[in-house]
Parts: sequence; C-alpha cells; structure tokens
Amino acid sequence: MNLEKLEQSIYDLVTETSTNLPKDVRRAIKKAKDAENAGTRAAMSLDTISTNIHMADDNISPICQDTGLPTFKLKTPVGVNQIEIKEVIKKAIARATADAKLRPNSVDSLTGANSGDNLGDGLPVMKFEQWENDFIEIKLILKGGGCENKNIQYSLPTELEGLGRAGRDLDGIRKCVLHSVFQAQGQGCAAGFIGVGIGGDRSSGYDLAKEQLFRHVDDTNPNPDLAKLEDYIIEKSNTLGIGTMGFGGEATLLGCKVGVMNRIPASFYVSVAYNCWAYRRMAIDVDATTGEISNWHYQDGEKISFKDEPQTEASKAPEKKVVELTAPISEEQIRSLNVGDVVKITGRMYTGRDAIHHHLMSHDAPVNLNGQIVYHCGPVMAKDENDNWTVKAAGPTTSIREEPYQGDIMKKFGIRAVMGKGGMGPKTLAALSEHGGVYLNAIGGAAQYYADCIKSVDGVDLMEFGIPEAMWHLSVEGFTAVVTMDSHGNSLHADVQKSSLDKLALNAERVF
Ligand SMILES: O=C(O)C[C@H](O)C(=O)O
Ligand code: SF4
Repeated sequence: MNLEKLEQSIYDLVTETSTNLPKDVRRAIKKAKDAENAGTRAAMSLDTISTNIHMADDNISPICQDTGLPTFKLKTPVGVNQIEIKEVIKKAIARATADAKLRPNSVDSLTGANSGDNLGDGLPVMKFEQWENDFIEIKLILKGGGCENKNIQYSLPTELEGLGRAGRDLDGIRKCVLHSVFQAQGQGCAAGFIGVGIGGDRSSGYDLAKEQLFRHVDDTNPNPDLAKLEDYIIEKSNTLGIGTMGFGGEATLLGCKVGVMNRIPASFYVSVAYNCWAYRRMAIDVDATTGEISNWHYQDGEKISFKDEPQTEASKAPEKKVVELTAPISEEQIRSLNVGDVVKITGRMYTGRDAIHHHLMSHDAPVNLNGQIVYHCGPVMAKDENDNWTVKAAGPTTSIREEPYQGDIMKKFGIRAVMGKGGMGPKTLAALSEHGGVYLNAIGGAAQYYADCIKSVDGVDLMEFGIPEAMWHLSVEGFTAVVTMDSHGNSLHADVQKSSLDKLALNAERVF
C-alpha cells in the first residue's frame, strides 16, 4: 500500500472531522434553531452555534477547541498490515496537531505533562476489525471531554431521582435513558445526541453506546421496540426544558440511537454516551492499494451552510439589558448585574482551567487578578510567521470541575467574574454573594466565534501545564456572555435543574 497517500487520506479525514460538521448533524441543529422561540437565550445561543459552524468550515479550523480523544475504528481486508496503518495514523495525528487542526490533548495522567502531539500511551484510540471487502473503512469520532464526562452507566434494577424504580425491562431502560438526559443538564453542551448500549458488561456496554454515535441522525432503528424507544426519548427529552446550554428552551436532545447486546444473568447495564451538539464524526473508504479516499460517508441530503442565516430576533433585541464590561471591575459594578443580563466584555481576560485552579490554591498568581475576569478555557494556539501566539479556537470549558476551588480562589485573589459554561454549584454561588462576583456563561463549542473576539495574545504564564492549561493573557472585543449566577443568590442553573426535575417526574408512570 502507498503509505504516504494513506497518511494524507487520514490527515484529510482528521481535518474534515474537526472543522466541518456532518450534514445530518447540521440539519438537526437547523431544525432545533427553527423550533426555538425568537427572543430567548436558547435562540441566541443557537444563532452563535450556527455562525460558529460556518466559521469553522470557512477557516478550516476546529469547530470546538476541545478536539477530544481521537478514536478510530477501522475495517481492513484480510492480509492488510494493521501495524503499518497504526504508525501512519500516529503520523497523521501529529501533523494535524502541529497544523492546529487538533488541540494537543494528550496528557500524562500522573504527571500532567502534555505530550504536545496528541500521542502517548493509549492515544489515539485505534480499533481494528477484519472484513471480506477489498477496501479499508476508517471511521473517526472526536468526542470532547465535557460531554464524555456526562456519560452515565446504570446497573438495573435501580432507583432514579424523579422517576422511581427502574426494573429489568424496556420500561426500566426507558427511565434510565430519560434520566441520562436530565443528569447531563447543559453541561455536555446541549442540545446533544446520545448513543445507548443495552446489555454487555461495563466496558462493552459503553463501546456499544459509542458505536451508536456512528449511526446517521435520520436513520430508523430496524428493531421496532428500539425505534419506538428512540422516538419516545427524543420527544420526552424535549419537554424537560433544559434547552441549549442549559438555558431553558425547546431543544434539549437532537438524536437518540439505541443498540442492544446480550448480557450475563447477574448484570444488566444501560450505558449512555452523551455527545455535545459539536458532534464530530466522519468516515472514509480507502483503496487498499493506492491509499486514496474512494468515498466519504455522511454525504446524503442537503448541506446547511449557516452562511447568511437570518439571525433570530434574539440577537437583535435580547430579552435583557446588555452591559459593557471591562476589567478591572468594581464590586459595585458586579453587584449591579443580575441573572439574565447579557455582558459584552472588552479588554483583558485571563484563561484558567483545571491545572491553574489547583495550582492557585497553594501558590501566588503570576499576575494581579484583582477585579479581573477568569475565563475557563483551554484554547487551540499556533505561532504566526513572526513567532507570536495566535488563537485558533477558544470556547469555554465546563466550569463545574472548578467547584471545589472557585469560591476560595475568587476571594483569595479578588477575581470579580468567572466565565465558562454549564454553570457552577452552591459553594460558588455562596462565594459570589459573599465576595461580590458573577458567573458568566459563554456558548460551549463556539470556539471560532470567540476566537474572533480575541484581538491579541498579550502574554502567557504557567506554560509548564501545556497549551490548554496555561494562563493566557487575552485582549478581547465585544466578547458576549450571559450572567447565569449573580451576587444576589440567583442561579439560572439551579432553577433549570429544579424545573426540569419536576418535568422529569411527570414520566414516572409505566409507558412500555
Ligand atoms: O476541554 C475543553 O476545552 C472543553 C471540554 O470539552 C468541556 O466541554 O468541558
Ligand atoms: S466544549 Fe462543548 S462542544 Fe466542545 S467538546 Fe466540550 S462538550 Fe463538546
């Protein structure tokens, strides 16, 4: 086989997957956008998301900065050398990372060291099967960490919040799957897609769930019971009112695919793989002799470009006031903000995520953070021809991971605003009241949209934590976010959690 050509084919697959959302996913997002009521936060978020999808395609840059844990599934003709293909995949991944099509995402679990090229023990994930065809099929999914963290596995029978007992039957499965959507709230960048695996053991159950994510959004399950379950889950999930980014709204779930396999008598697992709206999976067929791509999958139907999409009324006339914000921010200014206000930030912000929050608990900050804005973000960065850093993708990361630290760090350093996505919990909410702070929610996955608001990179600290985890000093213009937790004890996230639990509980009666 021509291995150079094969490397190029895999490089193209990686780039396409990271930058160009598949047609079926685009159509699902468009449908959600059309169904949303104009003037709501959800409609505004879907505007941003669709603009972002178009920008990523146009810039050939990552749709979301978290390009996930690259997972390849290959089927090769008998006799093809799989060891050679593995090496080629690694080369293509390293090159795509150097070209900023992927974020360097491979981290040593014990030392925290980032390998810088997306390689390392166990990465990328490559699963091979043989088949009787004479060509190679290569499927790739780039599933980000925020949605991966919202995967859940149920062991039946079990007791579920809001829904009661889930037994070992189709109705018990129904309850688990519905609950999985509820427990994700907006943290996996709703509106999402789920793959469900019924049966197997803890690992094969999750594999089956993830395999479902390669199905077409608009296919129909050949098993009539599962087809009914899939339709039911989409319909009921969209009555929970969680909505895009957990802001409330009509669209909570855009796709549900269920697979089943046998189990052993003592175990009954329902495994759910949650995928964000930035549902990046693609596949190619490759000629086993030339190494060239002979076919791209997921090409059926219309491609919604989202170019020149009419913006809904929301972005023209947001339902709440728009406040201009520039750091350093005073306590008085912060206390004047309320949940629902839209802020437009201009000036300095600092990125800080997992490693930095952990670090700041026991160290001084490398810069004066008094009155500043900390952005939970791990960007994709590249150096330009003059050796200056430029931002290639920079959406928010899930904030709840910083819950154990956030309040203490805000108080210790005088930080007035933290921005991320998915909201934070009671400990942070209490600290916001006590100290005078706000939580700002940016649109998860909108990495191109936000990168465009970043006008310069003025410095970087703690680079030893690697590119995604370093503290970047950013200068921004018109960076928009919504106040979802304020200094008066209000949290949109707590409200949505509570109201969606009430709605979930309406589905406790047997259906199947
Ligand atoms: O790691 C990131 O940048 C984001 C992550 O995918 C998340 O959703 O929290
Ligand atoms: S930030 Fe959101 S869109 Fe991006 S990978 Fe994480 S969950 Fe997905």
